[in-house]
Amino acid sequence: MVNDIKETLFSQEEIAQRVEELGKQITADYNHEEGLVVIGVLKGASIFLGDLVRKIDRPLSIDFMAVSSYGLSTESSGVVRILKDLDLEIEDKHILIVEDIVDTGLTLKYLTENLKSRNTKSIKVCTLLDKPARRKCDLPIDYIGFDIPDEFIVGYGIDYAEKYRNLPYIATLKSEVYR
Ligand SMILES: O=P(O)(O)OC[C@H]1O[C@H](OP(=O)(O)OP(=O)(O)O)[C@H](O)[C@@H]1O
Ligand code: HPA
Ligand SMILES: [Mg+2]
Repeated sequence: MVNDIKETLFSQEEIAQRVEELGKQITADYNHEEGLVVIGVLKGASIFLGDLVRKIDRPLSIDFMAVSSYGLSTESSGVVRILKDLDLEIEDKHILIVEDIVDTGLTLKYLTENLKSRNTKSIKVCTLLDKPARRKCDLPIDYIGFDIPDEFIVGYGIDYAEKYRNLPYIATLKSEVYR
């Protein structure tokens, strides 16, 4: 697996430190709020969410949605499909969507619009990685871990063709691996 890696962008330690900072910021911002539901976007966000919620010192519930637009490719299909919907009722709840990466933004745009129609109290977004160079639609992101350059990345939950999610750091892939 490590032979496929071009360069480490963020080490395990750098990720842990940034996740702790994000958790503190979120804890402060949801100071008097009840009914916070943290929604992870499967599968990529699962590892980030697991670390992040343990740094948020507020009562909260966790739920997951699975949507997929990349499949086995490095290019978004542009069509977002719901593969698994929420288990919880989220009417009148404060929602924090947790993403591993915002690239074209198509996944997040679809998700926020879908969740808004369920009469939530508020919706905010936290992503570990933001790749603004590739954005195809305009959307506000409330919490961003790191900005990244326009390269295909893997690790810490993020895959290429379902591989590399278990790398503990975030890295770019050698182009011969996916071209
Ligand atoms: O901003 P976008 O261009 O829409 O890309 C971002 C989305 O793509 C990836 O998910 P993917 O569809 O690969 O599913 P996965 O999390 O199961 O890998 C990633 O986890 C984000 O959810
Ligand atoms: O850079 C990426 N890597 C893996 N999956 C992704 N989904 C959107 N962008 C990426
Ligand atoms: Mg993927």
